[in-house]
Amino acid sequence: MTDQNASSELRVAIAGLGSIGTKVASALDQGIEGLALSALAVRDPAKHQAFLGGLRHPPQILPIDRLGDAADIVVECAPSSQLRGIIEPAVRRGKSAVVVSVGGLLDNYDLVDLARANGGRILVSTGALIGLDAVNAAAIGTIHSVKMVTRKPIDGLKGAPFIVQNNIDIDNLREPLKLFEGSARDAAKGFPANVNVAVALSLAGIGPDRTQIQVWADPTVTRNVHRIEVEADSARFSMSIENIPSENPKTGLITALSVIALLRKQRATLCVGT
Ligand SMILES: NC(=O)C1=CN([C@@H]2O[C@H](COP(=O)(O)OP(=O)(O)OC[C@H]3O[C@@H](n4cnc5c(N)ncnc54)[C@H](OP(=O)(O)O)[C@@H]3O)[C@@H](O)[C@H]2O)C=CC1
Ligand SMILES: O=C([O-])CC(=O)C(=O)O
Repeated sequence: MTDQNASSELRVAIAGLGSIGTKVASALDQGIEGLALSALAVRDPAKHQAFLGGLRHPPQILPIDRLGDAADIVVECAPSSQLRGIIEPAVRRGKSAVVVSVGGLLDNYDLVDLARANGGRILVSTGALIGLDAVNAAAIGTIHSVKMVTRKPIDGLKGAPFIVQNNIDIDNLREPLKLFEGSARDAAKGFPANVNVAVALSLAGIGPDRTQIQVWADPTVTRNVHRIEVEADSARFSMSIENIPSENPKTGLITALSVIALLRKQRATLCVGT
């Protein structure tokens, strides 16, 4: 339950109208108290004509590097290759930026310093994961280890650079195959569109070099499955989530909902969760 009390509206801009961006844009258009959809950036506006035409309050269409001109919060919902072009101009102007392509943040970590220097903020949504509140809390104390195992259907992994570069045939798998075991940092390089969750987990906890992840291609699952074990001086906890893929098989349906929940919190009078 979230109780909202707005004094003036926060303007929100979205970059990318894919499986996440369209749902966040629709939610804002339908009304999130205290927030207004002010601008969108799309690669090809013509492709999104039907969606844009269906919005009750059509926002401005701007290039990705201009979104910060028209918004207080810029929400990145694009491929990680576009992350810098979206986030840099926004935080340089002292705006807040919500990042979903969090894997891409590791190679662009200077953006955090840029945001700090200019009074901007970078907000990483929990996205397709679970329990970052507990990991954040445990990290105030000492976390000894964070281990994650990700299992995805074949369609959720196709085209990942690690698979292509190592010439691994996952199309004809009949049983689960462990593709990768290592740090969240290395996983993000090999699977930039598949393990954003591991990077978010690492940033909440003990960082991308100490967070360990296994990635499995699993023809026996239909959901993106993440299991996490955390060992800390305050608690030991296990978490798991089985995400129903969206129209983009790499992206769980819950990701867009997580971004909407994060946006709602920006103006909520009652905030629940860390
Ligand atoms: N943090 C998390 O837990 C999760 C993060 N993700 C990440 O979120 C990001 C978005 O995912 P998703 O919505 O499923 O991806 P989609 O592929 O469905 O959508 C991406 C959108 O970005 C648009 N785009 C591409 N280039 C540009 C550009 N130069 N300017 C403006 N728009 C552009 C695409 O345009 P067009 O429509 O023209 O192709 C498309 O609409 C991905 O990086 C994904 O890896 C995904 C799941 C979970
Ligand atoms: O982390 C990601 O990139 C996406 C993911 O695993 C999921 O949606 O379950």
